[in-house]
Amino acid sequence: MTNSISTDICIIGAGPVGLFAVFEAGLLKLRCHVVDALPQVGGQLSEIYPKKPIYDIPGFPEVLAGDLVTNLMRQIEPFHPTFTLGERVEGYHKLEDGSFVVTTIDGTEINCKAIAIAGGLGSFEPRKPAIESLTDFEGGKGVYYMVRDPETFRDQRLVIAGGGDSALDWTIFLADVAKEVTLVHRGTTFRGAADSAEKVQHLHEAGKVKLVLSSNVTHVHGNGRLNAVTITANSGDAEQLDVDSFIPLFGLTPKLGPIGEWGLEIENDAVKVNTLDYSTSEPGIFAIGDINTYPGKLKLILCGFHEAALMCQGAFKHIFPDKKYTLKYTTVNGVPTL
Ligand SMILES: Cc1cc2nc3c(=O)[nH]c(=O)nc-3n(C[C@H](O)[C@H](O)[C@H](O)COP(=O)(O)OP(=O)(O)OC[C@H]3O[C@@H](n4cnc5c(N)ncnc54)[C@H](O)[C@@H]3O)c2cc1C
Repeated sequence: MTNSISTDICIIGAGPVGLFAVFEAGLLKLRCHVVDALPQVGGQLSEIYPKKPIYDIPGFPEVLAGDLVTNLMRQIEPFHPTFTLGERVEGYHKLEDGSFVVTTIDGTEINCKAIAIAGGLGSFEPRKPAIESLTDFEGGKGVYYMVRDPETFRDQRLVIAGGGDSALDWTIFLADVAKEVTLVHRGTTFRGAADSAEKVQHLHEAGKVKLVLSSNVTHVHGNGRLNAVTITANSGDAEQLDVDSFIPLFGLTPKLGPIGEWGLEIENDAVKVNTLDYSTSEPGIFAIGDINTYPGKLKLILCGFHEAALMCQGAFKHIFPDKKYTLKYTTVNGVPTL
């Protein structure tokens, strides 16, 4: 039997931006149904870095990614959103009255008046370095492409590879958890935030982190489980290092997935939007968060929150073209419930 749901806005993606969109929609008395391909809410924050602190959410000098997701879920409670988790959205069709039916891979149908795509990176595909036999050590045998739980690495000897934010952030964090951390980077300067690069340099000078620049991890060794890696300098000198885990952090390949086939205007693997209301080339379909693109786009949670607020105004006008909208603040009585 087909599972059928009716709502005002169908939000595709339960990442931070999709979740906050529920709040903004709720203030306008719009109901939301949220669909995510993953079995849990939180998007990248739950899937890739639940235990990483985030420092650039206004009002939170520091918040763990997992805690931010928990707070977002609390914040949207008054609006009683409904969820379909563990099902990927595949397609949609438009009905004669202008509403949409969104369909998932398992046949769930969501009838809605507007669609908000908050699909982030789409599916998570880590970029794997070209090292022979690397994949033999996946699945808990010593090679990890993301840090889900830092406790996995407690008291271990680690080699982290990469030059971006992830590699720097995790080097800093794991310096206090692991027995030994070596950061290997092929260049001499880092792509990640200058502040983080400076912190890593200080940790290196304090003897808490080993920094190996102008080098790559070229071989992995072990018998069923990883026990060593070879680090080769750009000069050709090579050194074998005993390790418990190797964490190559070279980012994620964005894959739009089925939404890429919807006929929306796409640029650089992202959905093009109008920054007035984050509408796409199809009236009634909006795109917010990491999945959209426009001049000056920044893939940051706080920018996605802003986009969610404006998107909901656009969705409201699309659903009620004749209703006048007036801006309402949250009040001392809290938020109006649905
Ligand atoms: C290691 C790391 C550290 C970061 N640190 C920070 C930081 O400190 N500060 C900051 O602001 N940003 C940071 N970011 C970036 C931040 O995580 C993203 O900007 C944010 O997650 C974007 O939120 P989103 O809701 O748009 O997308 P996502 O978090 O990617 O969530 C999108 C969701 O949509 C789902 N989805 C996609 N396609 C479909 C489909 N067809 N059907 C159903 N579901 C679908 C996915 O499964 C996913 O759960 C970091 C990113 C990484 C990788």
